[in-house]
Amino acid sequence: MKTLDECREAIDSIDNAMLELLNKRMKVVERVGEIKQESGGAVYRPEREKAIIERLSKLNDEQKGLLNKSAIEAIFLEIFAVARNLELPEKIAYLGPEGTFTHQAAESRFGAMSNYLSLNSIESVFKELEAKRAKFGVVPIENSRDGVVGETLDLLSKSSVKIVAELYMPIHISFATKADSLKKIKRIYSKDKGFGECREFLNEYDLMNIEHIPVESTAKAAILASEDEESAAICSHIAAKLYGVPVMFENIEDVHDNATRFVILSDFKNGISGDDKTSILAKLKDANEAGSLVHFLSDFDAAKINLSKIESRPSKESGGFGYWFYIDFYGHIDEERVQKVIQKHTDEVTWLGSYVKGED
Ligand SMILES: O=C(O)C(=O)C[C@]1(C(=O)O)C=C[C@@H](O)C=C1
Repeated sequence: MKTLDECREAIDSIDNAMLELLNKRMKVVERVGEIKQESGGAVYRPEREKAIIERLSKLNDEQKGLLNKSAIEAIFLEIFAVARNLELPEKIAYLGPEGTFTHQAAESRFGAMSNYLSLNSIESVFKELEAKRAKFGVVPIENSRDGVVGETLDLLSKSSVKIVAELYMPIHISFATKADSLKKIKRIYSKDKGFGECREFLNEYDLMNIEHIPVESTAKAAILASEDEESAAICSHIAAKLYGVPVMFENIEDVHDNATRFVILSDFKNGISGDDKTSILAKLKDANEAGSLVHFLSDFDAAKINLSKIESRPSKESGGFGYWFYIDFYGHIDEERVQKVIQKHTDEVTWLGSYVKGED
């Protein structure tokens, strides 16, 4: 049996070997970066990253390794983030301020070392990308409890920016305050949805009848609570920590499987990974005729393309009740069976992006 000192010695020599291997890997990555610079290829290749993680998880299972798939993914996503920075440092705009759930989603994909730009609205994220001042944007698109983020869908319909990846993140909410007892709290700051997601907690602790102040984001709520000792914030524990507000209660959300789907936006098209999703916007020509949506969708059914989401949005084009349909389906836009359907409706469909399916 090894002593603690012997174990640490063994760990040190394994770490040395890993460092050498990581540097070796980065040398190859540098060359990949050069090749992409010459060819104009995209640095971020989510489908390649997915293939690497899948391959390593399988190998790990065969070798009965101690790591599970999530651990492999966490380690390698960080390695990919460092690799991408080495190939070409690219700016990532997200719906801020620092400490929002979107910020956490962005960091989970782009790592701790990337160059981030915090913006105050979803629209500013789109604008930054359109003006090519940032390469990637991260915005929320739907919450499991609250439904779609309409602003994101509406901006996608108008913008040239595309969805290049999606990720689902569990959302756990904290109650943070500088007050030392609940009785001293006179106001609570949060984003509108923050209050809605924690109703049972607010009822249980008799916090329904004090002032609730909705602000732009849960991170902003934490900033305000840090400056006001008679207040509390409903926010992420990361925001509470970042702005120095002690957490009084953790996990105060009504449903503990609360999750948000985020999308990563950019200006390129992914290759086919074999496990993709595509988002489109359908503006049906004969939208006011009975059965027009059924006819449109039956083409997907006939091609055995499964839909994962359909959401109607007001078209905002005419004064009346016109609708567009935001649709997600399984498959990549370049697959033949998908092309066959899309070709039939080219003047009705706007492609919003094809990307590796995230795990919800
Ligand atoms: O294979 C590539 O295209 C790379 O750029 C290398 C690499 C990697 O580190 O393995 C890095 C970034 C991409 O998102 C995918 C993979």
